[in-house]
Amino acid sequence: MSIEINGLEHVYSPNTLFEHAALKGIDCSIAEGKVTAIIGQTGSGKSTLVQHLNGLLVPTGGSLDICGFHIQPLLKIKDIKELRRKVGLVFQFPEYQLFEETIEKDIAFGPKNFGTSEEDALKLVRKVLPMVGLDESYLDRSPFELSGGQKRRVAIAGILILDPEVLVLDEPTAGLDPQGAKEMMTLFMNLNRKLNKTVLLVTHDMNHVMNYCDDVMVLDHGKLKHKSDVQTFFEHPDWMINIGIEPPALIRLKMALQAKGFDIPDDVLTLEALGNCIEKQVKAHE
Ligand SMILES: Nc1ncnc2c1ncn2[C@@H]1O[C@H](COP(=O)(O)OP(=O)(O)OP(=O)(O)O)[C@@H](O)[C@H]1O
Repeated sequence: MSIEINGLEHVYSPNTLFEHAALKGIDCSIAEGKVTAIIGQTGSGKSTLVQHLNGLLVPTGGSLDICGFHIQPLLKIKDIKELRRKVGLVFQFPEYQLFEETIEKDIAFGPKNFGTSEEDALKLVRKVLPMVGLDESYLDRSPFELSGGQKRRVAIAGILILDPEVLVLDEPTAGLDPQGAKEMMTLFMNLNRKLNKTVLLVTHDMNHVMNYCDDVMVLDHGKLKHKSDVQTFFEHPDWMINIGIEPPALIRLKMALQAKGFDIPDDVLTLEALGNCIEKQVKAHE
């Protein structure tokens, strides 16, 4: 089931001195089973938008439909716990939410909270650990003795154990080194490709958008500026530049070569294709 967003508005602190319209009428449909990037400059409304998806924020105007829930202003969400099970939201630095004394207990917390027996919850923990690239040797360890990247895996396991349909990731690679970020992105892609989870990824990293996402939504000052598949998006670098986002290195290289007179079609979006294109033109001049 796709996620339908209709005229979504969010005003913080309405009717006060601090009133601020963060979302100004977002309309879009987000495809099921795909990885959709949500990008935009800082303050454009990305986090505000995704917090509506699991009921953390309620719209002040418009509505959204997600996983069988219809969410609109002043309408109490009937089973918010179930919505939060179906839509797993991973915040920036999720490791700060770990609190139990062992990793096993931390990951088992969610299902136990939903009434699963201790025994079944611990079985689920063992099932979910390899999904985040950890093994059973971690179970008895304290979450606090792990590295930042490992802690983040434990926090993500605590969300995956509830088998969400939609996984919303708000800057999940913030603060990780390039290798850690790559591993984290590979983990999410596997969840999408192997388990068919719909993934929404808030990111500032255009290389991640290019390498791992299917679709992209661009927010600008609380409005949806563009929505397209990733290929179309990177064929139009002006869409990024016009709202102050720097295109990834490959696109900048392509633009620099185009400016030097090389004839490079817009749909050339890999290093290999770019190399072939240049090679052909250099050979033609020899
Ligand atoms: N709790 C709040 N109260 C008032 N204004 C807020 C609140 N949270 C966010 N805002 C404002 O709403 C706007 C959108 O914020 P939001 O956090 O959604 O942006 P963002 O695109 O996620 O930014 P970033 O990339 O920096 O995380 C910003 O102007 C922000 O200052």
